[in-house]
Amino acid sequence: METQPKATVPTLYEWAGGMENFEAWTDLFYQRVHQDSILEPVFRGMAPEHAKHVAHFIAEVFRGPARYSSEEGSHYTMIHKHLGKYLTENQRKRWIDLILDTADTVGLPDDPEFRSALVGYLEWGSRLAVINSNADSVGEAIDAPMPTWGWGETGGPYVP
Ligand code: HEM
Repeated sequence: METQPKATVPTLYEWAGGMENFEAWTDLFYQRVHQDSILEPVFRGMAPEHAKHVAHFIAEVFRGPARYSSEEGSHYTMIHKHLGKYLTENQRKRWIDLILDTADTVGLPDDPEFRSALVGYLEWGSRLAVINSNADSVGEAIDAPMPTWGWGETGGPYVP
């Protein structure tokens, strides 16, 4: 009897269509941020490479190439960039609304499974960003690994 090869499950990075799509998404998102009354003051002084760095960071978390951590930063430096920004829940909510709206505009996959994983990650990451922005030091080791995200869930209760 012939056996069928096991189908491999694509990563979120592959499902989203690769790096080009992550970059198109964050490029447009940060253009919109600069026209948004709530977010513009938060990102007024942002580095020109910020949009690309966020694309590379999320792509790596979604099991794409390790571009952010090999060339641009680390999990530690990402957290460090949020320290002392004192982000509010209102700013976080607007960030989420706008980044998800931009996902629609650039045509990221809109199937229920992908969007559930995407929203789950953005909710998780943005809430941590707010928590870190109100801290004065990074509560992670300098060599802490990058997080990874798949089709499943967070893996357990929040540990403060
Ligand atoms: C999943 C959620 C998030 C991810 C993955 C993320 C990712 C990042 C990364 C990778 C950087 C560093 C960029 C670099 O190395 O140049 C950064 C910086 C920053 N993030 Fe976030 N972030 C998230 C949520 C947020 C939210 C919700 C806000 C505000 C509402 C925010 C505000 C900022 C600011 C102000 C900086 C510093 C920008 C600069 O000075 O260049 N982030 N973020």
